[in-house]
Amino acid sequence: MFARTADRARDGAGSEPPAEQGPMVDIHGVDVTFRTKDRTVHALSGIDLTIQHGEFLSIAGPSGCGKSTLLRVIAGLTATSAGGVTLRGTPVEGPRRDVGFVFQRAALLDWRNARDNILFQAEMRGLPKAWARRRTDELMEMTGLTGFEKAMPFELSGGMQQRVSLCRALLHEPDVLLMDEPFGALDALTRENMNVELRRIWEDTGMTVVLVTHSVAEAVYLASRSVVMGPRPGRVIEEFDIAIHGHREYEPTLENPEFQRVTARIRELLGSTATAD
Ligand SMILES: Nc1ncnc2c1ncn2[C@@H]1O[C@H](COP(=O)(O)OP(=O)(O)OP(=O)(O)O)[C@@H](O)[C@H]1O
Repeated sequence: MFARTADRARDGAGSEPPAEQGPMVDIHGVDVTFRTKDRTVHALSGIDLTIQHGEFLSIAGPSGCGKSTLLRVIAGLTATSAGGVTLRGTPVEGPRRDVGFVFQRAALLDWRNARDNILFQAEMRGLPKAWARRRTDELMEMTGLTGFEKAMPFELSGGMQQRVSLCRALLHEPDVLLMDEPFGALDALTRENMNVELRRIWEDTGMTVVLVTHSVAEAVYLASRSVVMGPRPGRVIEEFDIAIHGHREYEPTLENPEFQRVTARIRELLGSTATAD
């Protein structure tokens, strides 16, 4: 099993680098203002957020409050106007290779089969071929895709396409997995199944995940901590440690008083801007 392989590899290297002792992601005083020809948008204001190794953080907030922008800032895809981000102790100053990104649309290459879509990541990064093939097989097994290696994207359901996209994002063993509304285009039942799978994968691997979602139930079921952002300019208005420890069965978790308490409070905060689950 490849659980925590990245950590194991680092452990095997002997002494821990000092950055290992700090948080995985440290966001300090982040402000983002977009200036276009005809308007200025103040997207994020004074974001301070620390994400620990192995944490599953979910971010909810009204449409347009800057959730995607925040993920892009962590990945180094959007520059800050003030403040900054460190990832594993090093400042984010441009696109980072040590993150994995999953978007709402799987964006698979139509002319490549499932396995080759995942391996595309290895080709882009020049990773060793034999290693990448082994890792791809492990990931496909972990996400229940074994048997679909040769399937073309059009032969895969929406949920399966997102699994391929998840495998692609995890191929290079990123330190942080960033997910931007990854299940937003799926039907309700598939979305539930994907939630259960993602939670299991996180429980098995202990990876660090930051998930942006419009679904309050998803935000609370999946995460160990949830933050709620207010309307633009986006800022964190409240944070919740979700005290439901260990393995989370889906139905029992939804009936758990802690789940109900936190979801009720988040819905209250989001008011009418929340998407119905
Ligand atoms: N590259 C850009 N140039 C100009 N404005 C931008 C750019 N990217 C985002 N914005 C603006 O910044 C604000 C925040 O956008 P962002 O996509 O981060 O919000 P969001 O919370 O993810 O929204 P949603 O929930 O609807 O996906 C919006 O007003 C958006 O129009």
